[in-house]
Amino acid sequence: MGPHPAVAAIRLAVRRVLHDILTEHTGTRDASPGVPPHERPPSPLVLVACSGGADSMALASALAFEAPKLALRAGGITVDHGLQPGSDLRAEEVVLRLRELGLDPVESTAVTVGREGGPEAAARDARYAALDAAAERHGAAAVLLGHTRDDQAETVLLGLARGSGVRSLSGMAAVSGAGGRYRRPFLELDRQTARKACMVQSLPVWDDPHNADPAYTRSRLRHEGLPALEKALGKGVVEALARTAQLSRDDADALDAWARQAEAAVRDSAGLLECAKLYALPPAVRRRILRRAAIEAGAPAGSLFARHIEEVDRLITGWRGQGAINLPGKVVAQRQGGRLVIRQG
Ligand SMILES: Nc1ncnc2c1ncn2[C@@H]1O[C@H](COP(=O)(O)OP(=O)(O)OP(=O)(O)O)[C@@H](O)[C@H]1O
Repeated sequence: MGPHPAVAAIRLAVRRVLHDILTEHTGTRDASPGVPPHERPPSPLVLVACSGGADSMALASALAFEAPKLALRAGGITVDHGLQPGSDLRAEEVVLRLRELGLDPVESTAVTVGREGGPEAAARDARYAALDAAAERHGAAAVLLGHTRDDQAETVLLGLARGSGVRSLSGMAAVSGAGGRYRRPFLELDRQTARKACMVQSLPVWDDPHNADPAYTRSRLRHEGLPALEKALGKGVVEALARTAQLSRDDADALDAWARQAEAAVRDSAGLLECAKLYALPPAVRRRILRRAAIEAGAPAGSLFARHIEEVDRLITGWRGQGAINLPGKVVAQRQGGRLVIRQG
């Protein structure tokens, strides 16, 4: 008898990603057939980022099962955010569970969570910095994250509510980070399947109280927003939102590529942006060029909002002699003699 369908599903999702990692790794490596086995470089290491929650425990179990079959090494990292009393003990427990699965190396790493951008963003920044450092330290080929289709749906809704365009609707990428380090094998899998896979494998899971805390936007969305949407629109909402993410990502990538090409054509011989040529472009392409120009001039990407770009855009499309526009990072945009000048003032 084969494994339970939920276990089969999580393993298949992980196997696919491991295949990709292996292909990329061996594709760039000299096979060195003449080198004796003990002198060959060790096989690639894949780490799982595990909170001890159902999604990442399921991921860890599937990695532990699939990696040896492909002669890959598999390890695990858990990050102790230090946000609750006893979080260090819990992290040690996760370490034990990962070791029990047969993962090696396994470690817990403690971080200090700052305040910038709110509690969720600060914890995320600290977590990714720790995961990056762990990946570097161990020379890992990839780090697996347990985001599911449900997480993706929530991310799309959060982007929609921000009102900042098709890029923010594109959710999380299956591959991201430096050199494509982060992989999300469960992006097309629902949270219930991951939880079920843990249950049937008798894997203990830890439910983060933050996930149920209504003080957090994502938690409210998970427990109130999405259920209300499902009630109003039907059960397929999560799937449809995840599909929206993929379609939006493709659209956003295409528009970014178009903007990169168009940019060269709208600059004069001195490299300044020509307003008449910008005017002739579709708004989606033009706004991308303006955004890139502002970032290049020193505006921090995270503080540059749609309303800033719209204001700069009005120098092109609604010109009535208005003055300079102040942007984050002390960047100033102004129109001078048919040219748009964006620089740090
Ligand atoms: N403390 C942590 N240590 C290591 N990895 C983490 C930690 N917290 C989150 N992650 C990684 O980020 C992914 C997404 O985490 P997030 O908290 O957004 O989702 P989740 O649905 O609560 O996931 P899980 O059920 O695995 O905790 C996790 O699946 C895991 O891979």
